[in-house]
Amino acid sequence: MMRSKLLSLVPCATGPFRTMSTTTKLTTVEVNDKTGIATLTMNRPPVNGLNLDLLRDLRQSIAEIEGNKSRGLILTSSNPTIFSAGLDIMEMYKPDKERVRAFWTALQDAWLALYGSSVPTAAAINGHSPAGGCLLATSCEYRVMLPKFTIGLNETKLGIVAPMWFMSSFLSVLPRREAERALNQGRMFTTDEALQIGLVDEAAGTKEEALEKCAQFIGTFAKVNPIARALTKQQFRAAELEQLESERAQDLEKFLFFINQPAVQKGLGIYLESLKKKAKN
Ligand SMILES: CCCC/C=C\CC(=O)SCCNC(=O)CCNC(=O)[C@H](O)C(C)(C)COP(=O)(O)OP(=O)(O)OC[C@H]1O[C@@H](n2cnc3c(N)ncnc32)[C@H](O)[C@@H]1OP(=O)(O)O
Repeated sequence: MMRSKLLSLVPCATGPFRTMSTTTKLTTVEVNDKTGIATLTMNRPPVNGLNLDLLRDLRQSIAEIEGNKSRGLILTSSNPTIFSAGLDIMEMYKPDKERVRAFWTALQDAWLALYGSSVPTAAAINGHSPAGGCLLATSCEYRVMLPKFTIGLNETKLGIVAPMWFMSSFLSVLPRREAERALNQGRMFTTDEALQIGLVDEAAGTKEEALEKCAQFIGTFAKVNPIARALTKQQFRAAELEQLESERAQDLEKFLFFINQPAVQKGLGIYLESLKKKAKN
């Protein structure tokens, strides 16, 4: 994919920083050359639904951030009210056989890249973050969320089942008892509830403040040996990463079998219809 590179001067909370910016259609990477922190922005209207292209873009951008020796990665959204609506249901509803395989493989790749990223990661959750959106946020090491939005793994409410690696991300943030109950209930948490339970680390009044708090978190590693930090993170996350790496073919087949069940297709169709009806009203 062609990428346009540009150098621009952008205003920032503490002064004008020269920022290296890389844009694709669906994601933007901006590296602040004073802090060395990269902001990865999802930009797929209307709701940052995670389709094949956005997932591939995300993975490519994460690789680029690791390659350009950024000091950290902040994941956010260009949409003022939606971080990500999760997986694009259109990829799973009456799916094309080849595309749906590529889609799930791209999701596995994006998760492996983000959860296993060697750089410190933080999510500035500037909007609703259901299901796959919550997966991305909980794959990061730190979360700052704006008020009056919701976050959670609501899969059971859609009649679908989150795979084990979705649960792993959730479990890396919440105690098992809380995680199990929330997943079984398909519970969406408000910002206040998420803060209380520890699903997010901080709340912020504005997106700028959220980005600043994420940058401060990444700054806490400034005096830590980067190799020791990266290897420590890797060891903490190795079991979950290795599990998906070693079982990704079975995971794909399991997903395909499940998603092609008539009852699951029917449920997705009804859910999509309800979303469309709601959007019209
Ligand atoms: C075995 C499988 C395991 C799979 C694991 C994970 C599954 C997932 O991630 S499934 C996705 C779960 N996501 C959701 O349940 C969120 C659904 N969306 C919403 O709740 C709201 O859209 C949201 C709060 C995000 C935003 O609300 P609004 O700002 O009011 O927007 P609209 O609801 O009006 O939506 C605009 C437009 O987008 C379409 N839409 C929304 N979400 C999705 C989605 N996830 N996939 C596909 N399309 C989506 C919605 O239908 C509207 O479409 P139009 O009517 O054509 O404008």
